[in-house]
Amino acid sequence: MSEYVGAIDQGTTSTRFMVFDHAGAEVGRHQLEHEQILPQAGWVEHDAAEVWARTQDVVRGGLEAAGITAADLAAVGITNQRETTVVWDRRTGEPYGNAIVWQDTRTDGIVKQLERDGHGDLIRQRTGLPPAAYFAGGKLKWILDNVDGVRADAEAGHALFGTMDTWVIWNLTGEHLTDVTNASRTMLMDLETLDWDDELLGLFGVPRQMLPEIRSSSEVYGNTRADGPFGAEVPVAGDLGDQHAALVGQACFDAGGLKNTYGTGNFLVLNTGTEIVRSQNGLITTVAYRLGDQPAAYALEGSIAVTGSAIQWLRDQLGIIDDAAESETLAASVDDTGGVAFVPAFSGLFAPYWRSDARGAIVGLSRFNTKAHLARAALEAICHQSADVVEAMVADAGLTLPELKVDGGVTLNSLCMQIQADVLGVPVVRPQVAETTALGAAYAAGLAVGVWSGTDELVENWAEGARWEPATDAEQRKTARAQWAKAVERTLDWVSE
Ligand SMILES: Nc1ncnc2c1ncn2[C@@H]1O[C@H](COP(=O)(O)OP(=O)(O)O)[C@@H](O)[C@H]1O
Ligand SMILES: O=P(O)(O)OC[C@H](O)CO
Repeated sequence: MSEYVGAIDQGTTSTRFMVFDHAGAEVGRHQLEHEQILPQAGWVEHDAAEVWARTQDVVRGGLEAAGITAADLAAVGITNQRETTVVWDRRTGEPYGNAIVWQDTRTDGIVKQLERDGHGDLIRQRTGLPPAAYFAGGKLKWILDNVDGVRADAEAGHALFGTMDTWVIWNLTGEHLTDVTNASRTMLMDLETLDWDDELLGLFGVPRQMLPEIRSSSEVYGNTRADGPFGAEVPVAGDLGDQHAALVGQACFDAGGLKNTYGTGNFLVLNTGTEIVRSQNGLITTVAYRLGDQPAAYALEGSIAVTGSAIQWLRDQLGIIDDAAESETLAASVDDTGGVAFVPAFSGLFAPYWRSDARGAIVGLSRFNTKAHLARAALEAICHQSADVVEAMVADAGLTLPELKVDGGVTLNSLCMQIQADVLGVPVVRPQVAETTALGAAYAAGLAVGVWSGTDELVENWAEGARWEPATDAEQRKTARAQWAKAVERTLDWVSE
């Protein structure tokens, strides 16, 4: 059997296809961006047809870059930006409109109403999620209520719902399914039964027949169509949300395993084993992964909406840097932020605050300050937001943190990683393969078809690539954290309903 495994990573800003070998090393990749559609303040959309077109392009390009054909692949795994919601017509394959992206806040009113109607505790208890615009259920309700013809077509069995994994797998194989990790982000799945919950479906007014079947994260779901981008039948055998895939790619299989992924947003995921831990400190309870017929592993997650995208904002909206990497050289040109704090609460604040009324703020400005201070404050914001979540995890799970495993685009910024070690007071460690999201999807697929015999083999593949040691004392950390808390306070209660 071939020992190459492919992975499609359908992310917020881009889609990539990567090929890995048995050692978990990259053999080739191709990556393409898609348009961010911003029709009005707070709305973020993707054209699902464009995303599928880019997916096909990157598969073809990635196979070419790896110098292989689909016949050399033992399996393919799918991983995806989570919560982003699309509804399409099964008869034509056409979406009814743009996908509503996880960052979109238009459904704030829907979830607030559910809370006011007294359903908040039921949602929290059954799904592990606080009612928030972030999750897919409200987005699906919005589409059913606002897009012409969708509700009637859903009731007639024509309209299908999916997160982006479901959309990609349906286009690749014709199967309509999702996995437990993606389903756990909808506010429609019972965390304990791992099935759609009729009471929640009733609350959101969602016809059950439009929902995909919920499967494990690692099993053969079907074969790619020979007339699709692979040009042959390849088993699609892994499906998990990108943050869950990164946990697998980082080989965090034991309870207590934690990773922090730095991308558009930051997502810290702590494996809690087969135990469902309920947060008292603003974290989400979610499914970590479910490998075949093994029991599901659960996790506590701290989701942060804006981190790498604050760097994009410095580049695209303010124009103070030409590319993301320049944020490091500019920030390194000053010793500190010159008293400035930047809280990029562009979509409100996610974990651990869950304050949709917050908006971004730059505080502490004086005439002395320059763009370099602002760039440095943006990097500090990434690290302090991560520290907010780590502190919540320590409080919830009694976590002792020997070091922090990191991955994602922002970890290329060495200054940012040094600041992270300084803020937390523990070493920060990046693996040799920094593309842990795609790697985790490949692992899930490869486990299902026997490329890897079990998770022990994956743990052996993990190797340290870079390490940053803290260079601060406890007093400095305490002062910095207190200053950050003051800045966060300034962003609250800005937007009124
Ligand atoms: N050197 C860098 N310094 C700071 N941020 C960076 C750097 N390189 C990339 N980024 C940020 O990383 C993000 C992309 O990371 P990636 O892991 O590809 O994210 P995603 O999967 O969310 O698209 C972008 O938001 C970009 O601004
Ligand atoms: O595509 P990313 O890496 O920004 O990840 C998005 C998250 O899955 C949203 O929950």
